[in-house]
Amino acid sequence: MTLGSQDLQVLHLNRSHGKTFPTYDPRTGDVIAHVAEGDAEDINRAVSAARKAFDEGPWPKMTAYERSRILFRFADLIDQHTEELATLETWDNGKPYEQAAKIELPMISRLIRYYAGWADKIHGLTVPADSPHLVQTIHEPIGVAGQIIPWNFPLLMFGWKVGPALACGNTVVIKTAEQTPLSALYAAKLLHEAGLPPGVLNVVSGFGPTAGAALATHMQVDKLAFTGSTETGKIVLELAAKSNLKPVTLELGGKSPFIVCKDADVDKAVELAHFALFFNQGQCCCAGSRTYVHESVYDEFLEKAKARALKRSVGDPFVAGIEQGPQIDSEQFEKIMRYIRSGVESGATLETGGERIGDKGFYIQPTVFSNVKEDMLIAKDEIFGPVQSILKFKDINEVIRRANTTSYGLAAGVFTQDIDTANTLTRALKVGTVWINCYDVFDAAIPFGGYKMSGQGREKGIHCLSNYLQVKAVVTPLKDPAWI
Ligand SMILES: NC(=O)c1ccc[n+]([C@@H]2O[C@H](COP(=O)([O-])OP(=O)(O)OC[C@H]3O[C@@H](n4cnc5c(N)ncnc54)[C@H](O)[C@@H]3O)[C@@H](O)[C@H]2O)c1
Repeated sequence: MTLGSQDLQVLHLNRSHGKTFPTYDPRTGDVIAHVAEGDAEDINRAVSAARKAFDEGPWPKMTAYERSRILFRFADLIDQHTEELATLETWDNGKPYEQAAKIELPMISRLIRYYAGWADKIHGLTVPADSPHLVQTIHEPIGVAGQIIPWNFPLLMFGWKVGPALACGNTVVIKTAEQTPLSALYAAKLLHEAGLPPGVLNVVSGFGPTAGAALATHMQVDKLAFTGSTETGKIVLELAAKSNLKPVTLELGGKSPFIVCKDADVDKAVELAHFALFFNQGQCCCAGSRTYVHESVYDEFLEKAKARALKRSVGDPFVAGIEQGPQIDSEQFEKIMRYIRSGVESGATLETGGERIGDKGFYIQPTVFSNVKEDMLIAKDEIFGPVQSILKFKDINEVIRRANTTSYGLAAGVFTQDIDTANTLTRALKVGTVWINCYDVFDAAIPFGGYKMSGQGREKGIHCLSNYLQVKAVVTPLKDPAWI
């Protein structure tokens, strides 16, 4: 299908200063559209609209069942418009269309239904008291939720953020990433078609230091949810603390270990380690970016991992069967190429890849390094690209220590057929998710988040609801109670 200029008209609405910014096609570097650039004044307007919708509008006052029905309708509309949404996502981000349409869009509608299901099941407790008092807890929406999202999964991050916030009865101002403003605008249109009242959801396209910082600093924003780099996470946390102390949840970067034990099925481990790193052009916060392999299977693993990388199909993400599209933009492309050069200079062995593909767009060869050591930059930093680093280990205690030697703690993969080894590693690894003999399983009900500098709080699942709720204790004296 094709989207015409009439579909993009919405991009020109609601900007205060008439400024626009271009969004680019990562396949070519060509401009797709000029998008209204929201700045601090637009954030003010959006927050006012969200504030009014929360304080005076029908959204927090309607029954939770009515809210859930709007979210269920939204999920149905996502399914009906998968083609348009996936097209925008691939066009703006460069990810394979099949991945967007067949994996990500169904995950988003599933997640919206999951939280729609929660909307009318959020309730408080009757609490035992030490004195003749009736003590109850009431769960109330927090108010206006400010949300800031990255470019690697623009729609999925939109869903993870707005789904739970709306299900709990909040209103939202969400700032999308400047690299990928398109798909969230289309999704917002569908949410309004589903019956969302005006002012409840406000999407602002714009840049971090202007629109993003204005949202983090805003005195009328009651909660901030941020997904992005650890560096920016520190900035927004500080802005929130310096303004109105709004609570902040952070989903940040990672350098996740993927551990292949001596008893692993090597063929399966190779395939999963490949997927864990190369999925989404390597642009995943939880990418398995340190592949630890036991010395007894190391040579076999390495040979097969290299062969798998050489087989990876790279090209136009709209073409069926393509596994890897271009990186998001020239900045990320240059950063990844710098890391590849640093890997070579620091003495790691470049097994395959390492070069640009073509002279247009931001394509990089699937790259595999062996003989990687922990003190090399490629083993320490989040590269966020198609670069696999393979490290050798001898025993379990050693790999636990090495895997935990990082300031990140988002996820880990463990590949073993021994239940005791799996249990030992599961408890020892300081990470928010351990995938055993699998990777990147993202059900809506599974909580996701980081230890250490990978973040604060959890998204998805039941745990995310508390990010968007206040708990109020209500205490009433009881006169002549039969019991306390
Ligand atoms: N843990 C997770 O769930 C998760 C998921 C996806 C991505 N990520 C992380 O996101 C990063 C990649 O995304 P990115 O490059 O877009 O990250 P980024 O930190 O550069 O940008 C993320 C968002 O923050 C905004 N921003 C930038 N500077 C800001 C400022 N001063 N004030 C307020 N907002 C600001 C950006 O405009 C964007 O919307 C990686 O580190 C990745 O690991 C984490």
